[in-house]
Amino acid sequence: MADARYVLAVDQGTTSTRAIVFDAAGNGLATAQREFSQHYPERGWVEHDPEVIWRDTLETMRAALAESGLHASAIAGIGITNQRETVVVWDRETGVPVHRAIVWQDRRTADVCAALRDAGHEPEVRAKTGLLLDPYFSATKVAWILDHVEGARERAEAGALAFGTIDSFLLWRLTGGRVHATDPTNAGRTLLYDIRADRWDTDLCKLFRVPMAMLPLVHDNSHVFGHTAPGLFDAAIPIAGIAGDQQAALFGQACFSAGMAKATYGTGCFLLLNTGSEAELSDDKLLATPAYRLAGKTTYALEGSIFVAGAAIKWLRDGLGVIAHASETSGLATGVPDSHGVYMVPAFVGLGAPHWDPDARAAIFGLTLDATGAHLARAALEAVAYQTMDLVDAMIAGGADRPATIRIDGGMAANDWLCQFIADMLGVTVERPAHLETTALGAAFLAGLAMGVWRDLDTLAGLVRATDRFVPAMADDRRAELRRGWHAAISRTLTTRDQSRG
Ligand SMILES: Nc1ncnc2c1ncn2[C@@H]1O[C@H](COP(=O)(O)OP(=O)(O)O)[C@@H](O)[C@H]1O
Ligand SMILES: O=P(O)(O)OC[C@H](O)CO
Repeated sequence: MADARYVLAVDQGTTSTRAIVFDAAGNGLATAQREFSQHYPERGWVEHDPEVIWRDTLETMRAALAESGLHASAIAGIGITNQRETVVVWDRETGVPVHRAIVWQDRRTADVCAALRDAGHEPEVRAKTGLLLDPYFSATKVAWILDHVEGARERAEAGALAFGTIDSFLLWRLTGGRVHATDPTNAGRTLLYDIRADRWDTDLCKLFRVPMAMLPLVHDNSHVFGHTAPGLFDAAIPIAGIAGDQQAALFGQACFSAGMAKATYGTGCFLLLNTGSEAELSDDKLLATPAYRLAGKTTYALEGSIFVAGAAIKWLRDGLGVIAHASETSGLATGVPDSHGVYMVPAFVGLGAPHWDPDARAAIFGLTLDATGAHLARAALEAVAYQTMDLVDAMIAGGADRPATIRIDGGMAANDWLCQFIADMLGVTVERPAHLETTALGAAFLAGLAMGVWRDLDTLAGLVRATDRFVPAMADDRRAELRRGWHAAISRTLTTRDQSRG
């Protein structure tokens, strides 16, 4: 529709689902958000209910649209962005999932990954996918469902079951079961996708025992994937953009040139550095991953993945009851001069980059009888910065230049004290945009590009501006002292299996 100038983005994250209506200037006009339940059926397992995710997605999309006062026909396109790697397997006939979604944080397949590593498969897997053999990624979770749900493997081989990451499942539901597709940023996190050849890999599917008949088609990130089914909205809306949430944030931060980096602080923290048209695989334990594919041309990123950032704050709130709201951590952290020697290593679901230790578990070091909740809150925030520092160190050790600035976003980036502490520990200027919803904005950009709301990347870059800058200010000896304390705590948390991996 020629006068449709707005874009509706849905950001299906690990802890909440939100929908935002953006105008052509990139302003968020209306937002709706729902937090949803996490299921922890066993130690180290994390599951989501796909029906709740679908219900929340539809409700937040409808609520944001209603709040904006716009008719559905004014929406040029829908952009979907999502928690990545999380696995849904559903019946193609009924659309019903055969199991709860197994979440990216779930560690149940750690032994399978270790066995594949011991059998010498990691170099081949890494060369093709840019990833590592870790339970974080989708493939072993898909196989787990096929092996544990009665009859699933046979039905999958016969083509009766579909696998998708959350984007793919939502696309399926939004199109009324007509479209089974995804994009390279999500496909590239499964361990089944050759990121340079840009296709599902037959050998990897055999290795991980995932039938190819289950896999979605892979299209460019900015592409008309399909239209919403009759009855969902007052008009059929094209679904015109899809990207995994971390790549969407890179896009929403307009990190379009090689060397530009962003870090998103949500449940986890993910630092992505644009590496241009090359997928760079160095020996630094970071990941090579598609950043976006436009008109058939892929731009890649180097990624450092931290599994727990805001999740540690959520634990302080829900697990310990030390705080009632995440935002209280700011006042607590500034109310004490330091963490009083307390270090928290938030390995609640193992450790991601650069350690890749699925068996590590969280630990708190340095407690004395006069330690308080404020020290704990401060240690939880500090750990987020220390982990980011380790990622930047790994990038530099792998041959990358220290980025001049890092653009940050995500729920935790609202915390000014944390932003300054990150700048201090990284020795890098941290830039924060006025609106922290850059993940949703990135999905909106992708959809709007496909529908002609925006012409090109330069137009998008012109819409993105940093409003806050945090410049490193900490004395070198203080930074060195904190680094030492953190590295001592980390080395006491790692398990033997990780250390043997070198
Ligand atoms: N002011 C704050 N200080 C510290 N942490 C915060 C603050 N506000 C939100 N958070 C944390 O940020 C996370 C929410 O960020 P969000 O980007 O919505 O996450 P996700 O997309 O992963 O669900 C939660 O884990 C919450 O505890
Ligand atoms: O839910 P988030 O925003 O922490 O993102 C989760 C990541 O996509 C996992 O890889």
